[in-house]
Amino acid sequence: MTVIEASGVSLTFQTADGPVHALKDVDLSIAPGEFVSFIGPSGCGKTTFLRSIAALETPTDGTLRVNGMEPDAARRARAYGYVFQAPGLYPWRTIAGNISLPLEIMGFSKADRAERITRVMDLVELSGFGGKFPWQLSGGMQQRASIARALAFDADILLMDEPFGALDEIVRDRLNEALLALWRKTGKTIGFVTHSIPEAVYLSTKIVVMSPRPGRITRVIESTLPPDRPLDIRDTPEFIALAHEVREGLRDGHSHD
Ligand SMILES: Nc1ncnc2c1ncn2[C@@H]1O[C@H](COP(=O)(O)OP(=O)(O)OP(=O)(O)O)[C@@H](O)[C@H]1O
Repeated sequence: MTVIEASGVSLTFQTADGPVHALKDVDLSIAPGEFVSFIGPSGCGKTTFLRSIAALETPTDGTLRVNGMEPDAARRARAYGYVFQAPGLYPWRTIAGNISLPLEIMGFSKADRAERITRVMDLVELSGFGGKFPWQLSGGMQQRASIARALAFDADILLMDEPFGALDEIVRDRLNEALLALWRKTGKTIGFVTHSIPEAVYLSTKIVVMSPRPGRITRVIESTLPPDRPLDIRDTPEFIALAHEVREGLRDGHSHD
């Protein structure tokens, strides 16, 4: 059983300057409950691949299945929540109001919405902040609220496009720990875009290394780390060896330029 299955996926954008090969022959299988990071230099197609899974882009070739469905059917079946780089919260709505919005659009009852909001705010450790407005919260708390919003309708898949890229390192460490705890608790399948080697190694069960022009997968690294990962696991030889392997993968990709 696979949650995400890509086979020969290519995507070419036609631009005024000619075709841009954002993805070329991407093959990848993601099993239920995996935490998969996508890492690679700017322009290697990480976002395009995530957006294709979410039916926000359409591949020009190959097949892509999400829970066995076409991405568009999976979107309609609410197969995933999507977290963008910027929290994207509406400033005129409270935190609870922001989390509620997709639920309102999907037609959840008021009582059901209230129960879900309480549950996901607890999951991201924001209990008690529902009545605040986004500008009253720190950047890290706002990003946690946007994760809560993506979790509120109980999709099995969470797609995250560089959610912590704009945050300072200390906040990022805390959110990495919180995300890992959340993943262990919920068993969701996570697709996570990052530019950070330590972040990818710390979080993932599988690291997908990509390279640009054309955007492609150069290496898939299965993590040997246990699911329970205190932050100081980053000082262990096993962690350092994995980080080294990712760095080598990034270097290999570069040599094709
Ligand atoms: N809508 C579009 N039209 C034309 N070209 C696009 C479009 N979206 C992305 N591209 C191009 O496709 C390539 C892959 O872009 P993508 O955003 O997927 O890369 P990325 O690896 O996520 O980069 P970054 O790390 O900078 O976010 C880039 O060359 C980009 O300029």
